[in-house]
Amino acid sequence: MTAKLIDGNALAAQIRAEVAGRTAALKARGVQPHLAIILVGEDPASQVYVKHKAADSEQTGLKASLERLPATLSEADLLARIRALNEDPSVHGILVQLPLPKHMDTHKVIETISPAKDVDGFHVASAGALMVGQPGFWPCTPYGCLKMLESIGYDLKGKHAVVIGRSNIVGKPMAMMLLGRDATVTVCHSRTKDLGAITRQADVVVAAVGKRNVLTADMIKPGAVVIDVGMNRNDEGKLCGDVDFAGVKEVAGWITPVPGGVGPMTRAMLLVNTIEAAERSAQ
Ligand SMILES: Nc1nc2c(c(=O)[nH]1)N[C@@H](CN(C=O)c1ccc(C(=O)N[C@@H](CCC(=O)O)C(=O)O)cc1)CN2
Repeated sequence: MTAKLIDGNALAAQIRAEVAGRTAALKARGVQPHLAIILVGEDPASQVYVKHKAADSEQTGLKASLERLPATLSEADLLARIRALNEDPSVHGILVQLPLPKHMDTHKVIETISPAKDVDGFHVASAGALMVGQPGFWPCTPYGCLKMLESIGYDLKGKHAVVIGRSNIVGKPMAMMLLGRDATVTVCHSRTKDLGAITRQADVVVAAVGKRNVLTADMIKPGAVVIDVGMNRNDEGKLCGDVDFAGVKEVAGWITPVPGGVGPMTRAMLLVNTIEAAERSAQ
């Protein structure tokens, strides 16, 4: 068996087109949706990501303002800048690119963003809203994974979904979203014993560990859906996920590639959250 590919680039393009339509409708009502992006420091990968986020925004008609702040900026100054953006009615979404320089408390920075503008969905208010099924913003990566499952018409009701990884921005919210779709969810992590015994029972596996080859062909039930959130480099420096793609695709029913899978969907869902924030503010 060779798994079918869930193409993140193609799905993200569809989503961007939908966002462009919603943006045009809002602009016709005199509202210019605006995403404020803050980058602190000069992390090379972060510089590329924020550039892509700004370009995606502009491609869909959203305004993006990208502020590049020095790595030496004090935490107090960053918090003051975020508070000013919270108060600015022309700004609908605020995104602080992670990771932050070591002298800053990431939790404190995220908690300073107004929940109404938290388009990354990282604020505790956003996490709480997801937990209790109230309106809020969902973190872009797990939200993108859910959209990928929807795109293949996959009905999660009663299915066993296994999430590998328990981070606050991917693993935990992913588990909540799957639970919200009536899946039976198991969360595995670094202390889980006999991971393969659990993943072999799964109809859906989401791998979000940040380590290559966490999931191999012998750990998969034939026909399972495999979503790879990982972004690692192999020995040749090539981008790869957490899943042994070559082996797993021979057993799985569906699989997401890296690159071209969850990454583009993360970016697309940021646009969705931003247009949603602007629409809510215009109500
Ligand atoms: N404030 C945030 N910071 C970070 C987030 C986030 O969601 N919000 N996530 C990651 C980085 N990230 C977005 O910021 C991100 C990384 C990669 C991609 C992506 O499209 N990857 C491509 C490959 C890119 C390449 O060739 O290097 C792919 O997988 O196809 C999107 C978003 C950490 N920080």
